[in-house]
Amino acid sequence: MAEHNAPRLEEEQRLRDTLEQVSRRLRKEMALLGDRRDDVVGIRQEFWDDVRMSFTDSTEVEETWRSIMQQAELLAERERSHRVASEAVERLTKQFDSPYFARIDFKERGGPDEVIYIGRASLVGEDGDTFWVYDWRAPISSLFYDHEPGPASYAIPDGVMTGELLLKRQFVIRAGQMKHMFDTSETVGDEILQTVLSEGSDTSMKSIVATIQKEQNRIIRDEKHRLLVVQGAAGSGKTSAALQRIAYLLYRYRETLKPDQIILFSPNPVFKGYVSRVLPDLGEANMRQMTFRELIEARLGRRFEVEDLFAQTEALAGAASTADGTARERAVQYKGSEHYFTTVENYLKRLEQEGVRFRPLRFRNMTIASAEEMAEHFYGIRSSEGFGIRAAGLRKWLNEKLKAWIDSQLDEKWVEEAAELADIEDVQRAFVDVRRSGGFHDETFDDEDQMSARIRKRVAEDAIAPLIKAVRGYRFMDPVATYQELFYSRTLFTACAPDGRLPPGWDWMALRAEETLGRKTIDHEDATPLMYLAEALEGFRRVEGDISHVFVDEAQDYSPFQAAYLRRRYPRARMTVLGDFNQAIYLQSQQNGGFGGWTRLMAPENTAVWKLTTSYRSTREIVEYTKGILSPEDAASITPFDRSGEAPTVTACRDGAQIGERIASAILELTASGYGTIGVIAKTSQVSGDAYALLKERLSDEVPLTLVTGVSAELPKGVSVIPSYLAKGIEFDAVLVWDAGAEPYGREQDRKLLYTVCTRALHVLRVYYTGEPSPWLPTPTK
Ligand SMILES: Nc1ncnc2c1ncn2[C@@H]1O[C@H](COP(=O)(O)OP(=O)(O)OP(=O)(O)O)[C@@H](O)[C@H]1O
Repeated sequence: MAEHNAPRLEEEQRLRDTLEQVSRRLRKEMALLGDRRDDVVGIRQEFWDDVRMSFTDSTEVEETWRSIMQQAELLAERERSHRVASEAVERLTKQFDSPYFARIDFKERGGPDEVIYIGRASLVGEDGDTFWVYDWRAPISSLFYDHEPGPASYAIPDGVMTGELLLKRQFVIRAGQMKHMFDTSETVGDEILQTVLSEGSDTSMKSIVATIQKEQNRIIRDEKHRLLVVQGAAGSGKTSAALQRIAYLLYRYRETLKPDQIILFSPNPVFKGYVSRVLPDLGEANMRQMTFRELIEARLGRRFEVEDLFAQTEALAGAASTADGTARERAVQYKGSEHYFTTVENYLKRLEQEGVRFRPLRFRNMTIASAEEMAEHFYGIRSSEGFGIRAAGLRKWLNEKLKAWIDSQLDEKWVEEAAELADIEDVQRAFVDVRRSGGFHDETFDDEDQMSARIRKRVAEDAIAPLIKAVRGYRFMDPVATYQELFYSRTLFTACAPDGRLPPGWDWMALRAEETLGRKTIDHEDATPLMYLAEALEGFRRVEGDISHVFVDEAQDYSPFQAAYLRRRYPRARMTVLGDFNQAIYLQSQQNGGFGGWTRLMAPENTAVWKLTTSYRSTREIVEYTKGILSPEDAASITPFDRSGEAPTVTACRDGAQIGERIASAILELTASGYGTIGVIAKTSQVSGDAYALLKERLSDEVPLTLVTGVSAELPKGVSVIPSYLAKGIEFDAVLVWDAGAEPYGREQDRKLLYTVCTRALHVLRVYYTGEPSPWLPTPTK
């Protein structure tokens, strides 16, 4: 029978008993680890001593091979168990620090009372039977996250277990010492969360196992839906929930799911580094992490200079208010819109009938296959077969054509000339070939002719090797010209547009496309549509079917093309998509504002759309203040978690130099008060660079000051000077906004950017500006 409200002394005794179990296991595992290490070292040292080596005949060689294999297997096996033992030691060491963080007493209907302790990992007693601690991901642990004391239930693989939750208790245990203990019924349920949230932030993200909230737990454990779309306010724990979900899935499906079958799409390299500690801290190996940019580079980067999102953002900021800048902004917005996505989809449908552009296969001045012939062959294959089969069919045809063409060229002058220059290796190889096929005997008379024929064939093949390679890589298709066609012909465009209309600025876009593509560069806004079209024409053959889960963070920044592309690329994956439409900072995604691009990816019955509205990151004062940046409708559902701190301040400055002065003294003050991470956030990388230089002049070398650029993958400790778009998804104890004047943040599209910047702050937010303040900045209430 469980004792309710058991006194602290009893819990302390329980803790000591648990730690004793941990230490016993630890001792055992350490000994094992030592043995295994000796084993491994021993086998490595003696590897060759135990291998019987003999190469006198083929049986001996086989014997030798077998013996090497045996040794290698033995070594691999011992290395594996060494790894397992060292993981166990690592886990147990962490358990010694803090074996559990919660206890629940549950009375199953018609069953006995159960007392369950919950921790980051499970702990089974030496008898192999007693569960001292349950893993937080075990089905029963769900009760802790989902229920208050009273009637409660939890899901088990084949149904639901119901009963009554009698007690819910939380602990803070550090270094094996019980620091705090609370019962939820004592109405201090939030106290632990309060404590956790009041702590300083770090340069890498923390796991939230001990304080996962109910609505987050639902996201973490969902196994029903193939597509999970989460709209969550800034700081509501989207990224945290995503990483906990990965850990959960790896535990739940540990027999079948491997970490490299999970991909997380991150907004930028800084973020990548920021989240990379969470899973290892939870005892799991990391998932794969990618940025969408890497996919674009892999597909288009070899032949084109492709602008990236950050360069685009900088270019737009640099050209703001010029005629060209405004036209480009319109183009960027348009190309991320639903209208454009539908237009391209419709264009693809038309391309099933006609219009795909091909690159003629030419050698010197000779045409081996003309674009017309290719089109004829391609469109000769039934359209119901789809682009993939048709493209593959054309490729096969071209391969045969190339072979036939080589044969037709053997007596041509260019081949003869090339054959005369053939190198010695070719000659030797031809000799061996002829010899093998029975040549160079007394009865054969045409050996020389045969040799020369072979040499000629080889040089001809060598000469067209680049063509063969191009055909293998589907380079006979010309997606760029096919794409450009949309901007050559008004009638084509309007025929594909959903409303039959040209978008405003189409002429500018047409000129721009011609100009950029002509010099082999691709604007960022064209990159994904172009890649999508290119892949579609080849029938999306670059799929990665072994990926089981795709996570997309900051999903509001993805255009419909990007969403559709990911779906096609990972056809078997379940998707978890997390974002905040209030942080849609890029022009490309401001048109579609919500999650339309994502929700249409799968059937409604397989899709769940959830909201997270409580903001955990920032103090109540900061949340209330930053809500004022948004429109009242957008801000309506955001609620702060009740944690109090310093009120945000807004300071007018004469010029950049004065901002530097003020921020420098704020840095000194905040560092002295113990804030470990301070973010000085400027709008662009250029301004960040200037800000960094100014601060560097003012601050002594003792102050750790780093300029964060797009290439750096680590967030440093101390003070980071960082451009707005690289601060996405990360957080700082204190945020000092470098110039939130009307100049940099005056326009509608700057509103969400400013919101994103200000919501990076946990405890302190100070805003500085020159000139007029940004119209989006609320006046702080003192
Ligand atoms: N249940 C929780 N317990 C403790 N801390 C939490 C919890 N949920 C969120 N947090 C904390 O709140 C902060 C914000 O979380 P996270 O970065 O996951 O939010 P987000 O929704 O991805 O934010 P944004 O969209 O602004 O980047 C982090 O410091 C995280 O540790």
